[in-house]
Amino acid sequence: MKVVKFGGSSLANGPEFQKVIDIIKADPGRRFIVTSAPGKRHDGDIKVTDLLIKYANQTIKNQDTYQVLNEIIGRYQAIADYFKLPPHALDKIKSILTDLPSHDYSDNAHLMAAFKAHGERMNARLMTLVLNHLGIKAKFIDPSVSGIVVTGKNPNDAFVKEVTYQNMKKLLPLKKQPIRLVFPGFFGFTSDGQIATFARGGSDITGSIVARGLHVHMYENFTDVDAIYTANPKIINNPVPIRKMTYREMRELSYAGFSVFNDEAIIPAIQGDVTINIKNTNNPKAPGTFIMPRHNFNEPDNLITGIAGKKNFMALYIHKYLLNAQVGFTLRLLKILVKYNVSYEHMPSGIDDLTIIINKDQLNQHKLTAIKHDVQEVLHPDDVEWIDDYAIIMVVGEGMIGKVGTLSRIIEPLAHKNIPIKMINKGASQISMMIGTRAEDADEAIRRIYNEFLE
Ligand SMILES: Nc1ncnc2c1ncn2[C@@H]1O[C@H](COP(=O)(O)OP(=O)(O)O)[C@@H](O)[C@H]1O
Ligand SMILES: N[C@@H](CC(=O)OP(=O)(O)O)C(=O)O
Repeated sequence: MKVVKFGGSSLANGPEFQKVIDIIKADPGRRFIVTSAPGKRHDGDIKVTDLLIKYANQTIKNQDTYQVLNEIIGRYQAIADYFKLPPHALDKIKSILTDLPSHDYSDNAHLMAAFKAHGERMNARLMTLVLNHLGIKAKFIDPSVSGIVVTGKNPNDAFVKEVTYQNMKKLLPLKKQPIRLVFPGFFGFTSDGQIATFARGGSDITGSIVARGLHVHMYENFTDVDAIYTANPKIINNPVPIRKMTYREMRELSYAGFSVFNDEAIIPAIQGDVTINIKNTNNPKAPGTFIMPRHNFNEPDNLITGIAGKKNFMALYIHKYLLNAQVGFTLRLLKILVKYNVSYEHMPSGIDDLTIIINKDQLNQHKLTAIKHDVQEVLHPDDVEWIDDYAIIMVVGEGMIGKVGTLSRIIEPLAHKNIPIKMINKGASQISMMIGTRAEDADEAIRRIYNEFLE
């Protein structure tokens, strides 16, 4: 048996839905289906999730929502029309979407989460309707039924709670019935019954949760590329595909920019010993990429498995003589970050210098000024400044373990191209090296490193 998750690109319109249904039909083992919201039909199109965000914002501001609501309903209607569903088949989906503003929400963040979640929630309903219409027995399973419980502190960036896997046991008897179960991705319910979503791209996480919860060991994740490539295909032309990789390789690469699979989605898969197979909806016969535990892995194919880069970082640089000799310096710095609810990604330090690297999504002008001010007040540095131009490049490979000379092979091509390196972090993980560059240099740095190892 398999869990199959289809991304928004695979569910964007009727013809895409048809490919998905052919894939489901082709294998009776594809019993547990996880849907994203309809994604972009072409470059420049808008994902349903983004339309729902607009719908939520207009609701919050008491603006007219007529147009955006019609656009959202239109996306589902076009798919229903493609499959010639009966005239009133979409009535329930339409009324749920129309009624969203009339519910009570504890605050605007919860309203936003609830609106966003309905992209996948309605698409799973629609998928169930279409499957049944085509004679394939299917049942919609809402997270309120499967028991997906998530944290509620930030309802738009939730994490799954362990109790979910106890709750899901009640679905196990359904494994014996000849019926497909359709789960909406991307959200769950907090313990006080409110909707909370995972971070953007989080439908992948639901696929892993369902696989672990139902004790299914194969999770096929269908997207719009034949495989995970050794580098982002938008940066490298025709990159080499990755045939297999370990969980920890994938986690490091997805964290650093391989958006094809969500980095948090690896965790339930590890816990449930689930092999993930990334496949292409447009070419389902291609073997795709297998992501698996190390004990199933044998030898890596290459020294380097992949090169990823992410540009949205800022760094707080602090210089103070004898910084290394001060007891509690870092503790006091981290307390300042806690005060502003900011987490950090990396903290390379020297004897008099420390750089703390932070994901920009967490910062705004107020926090930038306030954090710098507090650092001056509390730590009395000789120098403190924000560096707003920071990319992180991650070179990852199980094959690097125990090999000498890899770092110089990474750095030399950058030196040849005059790309300054702001930071190197090697050693924290045996299977990766992290290079900090200016954001504008990141793509070129990836190309140079790719040419050195994989061309
Ligand atoms: N190393 C990589 N290999 C494959 N695809 C990648 C890689 N890095 C980034 N991508 C991008 O990820 C996209 C697929 O992810 P995503 O848009 O989340 O798909 P879906 O809508 O199917 O969930 C691809 O179209 C590709 O542009
Ligand atoms: N629909 C959500 C969640 C998601 O995972 O979507 P996709 O599978 O299209 O990346 C988003 O756009 O963020």
